[in-house]
Amino acid sequence: MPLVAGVDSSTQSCKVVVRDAETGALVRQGRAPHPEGTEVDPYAWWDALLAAIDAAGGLADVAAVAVGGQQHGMVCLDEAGQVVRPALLWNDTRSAGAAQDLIAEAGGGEAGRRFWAEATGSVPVASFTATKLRWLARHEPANADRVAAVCLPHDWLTWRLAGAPGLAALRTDRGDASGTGYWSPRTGEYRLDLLERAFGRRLVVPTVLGPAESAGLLDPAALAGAAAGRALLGPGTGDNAAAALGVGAGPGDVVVSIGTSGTVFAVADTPAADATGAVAGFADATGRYLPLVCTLNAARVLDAAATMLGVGHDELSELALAGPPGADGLVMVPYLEGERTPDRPTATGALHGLTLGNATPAHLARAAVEGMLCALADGLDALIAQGATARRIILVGGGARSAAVRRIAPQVFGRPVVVPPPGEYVADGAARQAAWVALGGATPPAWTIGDTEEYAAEPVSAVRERYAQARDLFVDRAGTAAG
Ligand SMILES: Nc1ncnc2c1ncn2[C@@H]1O[C@H](COP(=O)(O)OP(=O)(O)O)[C@@H](O)[C@H]1O
Ligand SMILES: O=C(CO)[C@@H](O)[C@H](O)COP(=O)(O)O
Repeated sequence: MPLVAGVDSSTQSCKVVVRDAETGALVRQGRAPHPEGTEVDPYAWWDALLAAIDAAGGLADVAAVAVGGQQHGMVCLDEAGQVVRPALLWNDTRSAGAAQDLIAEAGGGEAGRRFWAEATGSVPVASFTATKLRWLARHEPANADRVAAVCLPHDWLTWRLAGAPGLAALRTDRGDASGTGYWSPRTGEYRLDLLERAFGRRLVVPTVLGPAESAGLLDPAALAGAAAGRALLGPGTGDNAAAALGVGAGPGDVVVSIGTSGTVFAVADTPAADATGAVAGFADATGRYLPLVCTLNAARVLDAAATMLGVGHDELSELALAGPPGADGLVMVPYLEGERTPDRPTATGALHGLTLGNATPAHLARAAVEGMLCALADGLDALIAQGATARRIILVGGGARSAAVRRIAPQVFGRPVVVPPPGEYVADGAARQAAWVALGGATPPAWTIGDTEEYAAEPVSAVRERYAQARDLFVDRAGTAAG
């Protein structure tokens, strides 16, 4: 019974699962928290990975390891392989102006957006690595001068697990490369001309591996005493592509992940190129594509509502379910971190429709859950407009642990949702990739995810209609009326 390990180095924490490579059965697991903030020293991820590996009982007996990670984060390395500055994460919006500039320089407006969508599958937003490189070049020229290579969080962790053997050994995969803004899912090639356009010069970038190609061997000495052998390293991938692998998403499935980000994505046979920018045309971890809509505000909207009400998650859920559908007209626009889809990087959240009648904890809890879900439902519409088929909606991520989310989602999405057993599907997808690398074969091993629960409810169209009235009404961070 060979064992494999999968890692999810996501925004808020690092999770490690150890599973049986052939059956997928869970053997053991561990986790460790990540620091707060949208700018993080990559060594904090490394420390969390070591702690999570330790909590998972070490890696001495595993045949292969793969790392899934938060997408897009800019990790800059100097000639010696040292980190130049803290990584800017996918949810850091300081490069929003750089995104606008890159679109303007490509012809501006519709033409500029189309250029980028056709070249890289996606229209630049502050999340993408290319815009962060532009920001660095403009705002920190001394740091920019020291940069020799750029990679993503999962690339860097995989490289560290291999013992950090020089910049030429950096490896990535199609899924994560597709979120950089300088790699084309359509051609499978880097667009180093676009990296140069963003940053001013070319940099070393990781070699892009195929879905089951090995990134080398784990270096036990790199693990600072944690138990490990010479396991194979998988290519790893971005966390959404890993989640798709973890839940076994296939044609007709749309996955909705409610983590720090809210994501809505499907596995597709052809690449997307949405010039509106709503759908990012990523690649997946199996050789196919992963059209995806991402919001900056998902599980943390629930965290914030719970904090405002002075309750925990279970009570927030009970309150939301006690409130009426539509919260008697109370609407939360959930742009607490600015927003990416729609593109509102400087927006703040808002409550609209407040009356004496709906000024209750239950109404506020309901409005928070509904507002967060309405933003994702808008994403689902955008994905379907790009040709995705939603025969089944699979709900995952920390927010799916909320009973209110599970029960209100079908009302807002207008379709039933399927919820797999609570689990770490990003880490599981990485483990499944590791098993694919260890066992070989044309497709990943056939693992099952256990009994799913289906939640169905009558659609309540008034919730989305009311949200549509409110979603453009907000003030930005500087306090200027914007809608
Ligand atoms: N029962 C729950 N109800 C609502 N939110 C929850 C619940 N359990 C966890 N969360 C939230 O889920 C988030 C973590 O989800 P996760 O998918 O692990 O995020 P990420 O992958 O972005 O780090 C946290 O914001 C946490 O507070
Ligand atoms: O930016 C995106 C997708 O494009 C995010 O989905 C990040 O990949 C972070 O994921 P979580 O930590 O929220 O899972």
